[in-house]
Amino acid sequence: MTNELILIVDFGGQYNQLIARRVRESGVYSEVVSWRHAYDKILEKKPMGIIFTGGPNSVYAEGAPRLDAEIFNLGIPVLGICYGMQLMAHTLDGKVEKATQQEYGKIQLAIDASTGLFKDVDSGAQCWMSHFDFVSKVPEGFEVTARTENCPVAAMQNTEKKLYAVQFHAEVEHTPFGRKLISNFLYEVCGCSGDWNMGDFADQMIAAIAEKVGDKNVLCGLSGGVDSSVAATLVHKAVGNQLTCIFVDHGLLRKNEGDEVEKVFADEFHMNFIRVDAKARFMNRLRGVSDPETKRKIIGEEFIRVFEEEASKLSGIEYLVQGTVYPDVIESGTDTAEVIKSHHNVGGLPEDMQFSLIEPLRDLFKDEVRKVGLEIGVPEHIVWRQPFPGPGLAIRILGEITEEALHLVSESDAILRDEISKAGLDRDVWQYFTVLPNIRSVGVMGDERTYSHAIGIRAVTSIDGMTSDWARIPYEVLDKISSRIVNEVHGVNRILYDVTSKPPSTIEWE
Ligand SMILES: Nc1ncnc2c1ncn2[C@@H]1O[C@H](COP(=O)(O)OP(=O)(O)OP(=O)(O)O)[C@@H](O)[C@H]1O
Ligand SMILES: O=c1[nH]c(=O)c2[nH+]cn([C@@H]3O[C@H](COP(=O)(O)O)[C@@H](O)[C@H]3O)c2[nH]1
Ligand SMILES: NC(=O)CC[C@H](N)C(=O)O
Ligand SMILES: [Mg+2]
Repeated sequence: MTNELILIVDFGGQYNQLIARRVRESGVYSEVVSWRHAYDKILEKKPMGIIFTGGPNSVYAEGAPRLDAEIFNLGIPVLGICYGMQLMAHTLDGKVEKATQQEYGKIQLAIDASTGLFKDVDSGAQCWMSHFDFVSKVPEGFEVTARTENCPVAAMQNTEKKLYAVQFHAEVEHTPFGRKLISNFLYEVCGCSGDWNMGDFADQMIAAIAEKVGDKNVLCGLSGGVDSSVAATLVHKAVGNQLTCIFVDHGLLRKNEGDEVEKVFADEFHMNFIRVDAKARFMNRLRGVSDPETKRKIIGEEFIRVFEEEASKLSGIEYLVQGTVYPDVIESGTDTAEVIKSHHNVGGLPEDMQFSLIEPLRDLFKDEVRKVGLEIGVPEHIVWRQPFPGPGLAIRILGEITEEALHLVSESDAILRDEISKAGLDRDVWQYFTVLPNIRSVGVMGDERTYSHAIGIRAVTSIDGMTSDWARIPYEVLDKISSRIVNEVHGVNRILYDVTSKPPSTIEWE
């Protein structure tokens, strides 16, 4: 590799691949390396610059990931982000403490510098934060370059040693000037010239899949969602009829979804397609289960058991294709990142699974998958479908999954989708659905007392699913949705609207 290189040192943060992606988008090649091997890798590869990621630990706690202070004396520019900034401060004899006022989500910044990282950035910009510790004293030789109301050191720098750090997440979509900041680091601080481009991802991937599969047969878990439709199309282009798609109707799909997906794939895709009715077996395994992680693990395993049964009816199946994307991987936990939730297709897979996996989209984010989909001719109405999680309504029913709960959540969700579509908001709101929060409250209907269920509405804006904000659906539309749900779905007497961003919440409720 002769390209300029930026090494990203991974401390287990949620957004590590996002940093890698931002650097690549800016035209510089980047690789992610675990903090455990960072020092040797830096000496070996001599990168143009180093970026430290965020991470779940407190840097002052025993056993927290640390690096040799020598790293700061190599003359290679470093950008520390969140945990990365705290590590820089701690290692160089500054001070990091637990904050009394924590910051999650959208925060107003006051920027004191107009050069370096902040060149051409508006001094009152907004940023996205997610931290409970803060730098209370900067190391010697450093100056503070930005602050917020509750965070005295939101950014710091030592220009002489080319050490820069930010407490906020410059890599996420919700920090609007983040791309600029990262590009400033690459071009103004590290002196990169930008000698890399993404190339033709789809062509390279199709060739790699064809070579890997050879003359074997392949199964694809197809949900009708964006990711698996794009993955299936890539694999179909590579190996044609050696591919069979399995659509599992686990009884946890949205209203009418099973029939709709079957119709689209019969009419618009020319691939081997099998729909499996598996409701009884999923409901059996989920009876009496209310813990979210247990639900996810059961569903992950049951998906694989269904795929195995179908594989045994076909011959020579060695590979399973899944539309796994990077958020599924990182949230399921890695050797350094926390388990946020076990996505059924990653953390929920059973240990004794027989298939080898093919996951062409594993390093990508949803918006990148959409770009690839459009490029290879996946129909637009599939590419722009809102995401729907593999475990389906199971993780939108808090507590036990019963027929009544399924009815309440799928009927209310159908009304919500209908009204969002009528209001022409389906492209503006990234994901929207209802949840059954397992609470009942008192109401009055037709002069009679009711003691019925509450339904929550969750609607978010996002680009890549890694961060999100709650969608500002107009009051009139919310009003219509609310009154239709209580009038049309028997057993519901109250509607709630979820107004939290991610972080601190996640998009789904379980
Ligand atoms: N009902 C299903 N039948 C078969 N496979 C499924 C089903 N639901 C999910 N999967 C598999 O799990 C993977 C992850 O699901 P996920 O919901 O993240 O992706 P998707 O459904 O393809 O796209 P989207 O995120 O847009 O809904 C899918 O890509 C697919 O391989
Ligand atoms: O296929 C999936 N299997 C899962 O287990 C799963 N859990 C969450 N999601 C979807 O991922 C995106 C981010 O969701 P969260 O903020 O809730 O983690 C959102 O789009 C979620 O709908 C899942 N998709
Ligand atoms: N996002 C992060 O990197 C968090 C760093 C550290 N765990 C904190 O909360 O302050
Ligand atoms: Mg899906």
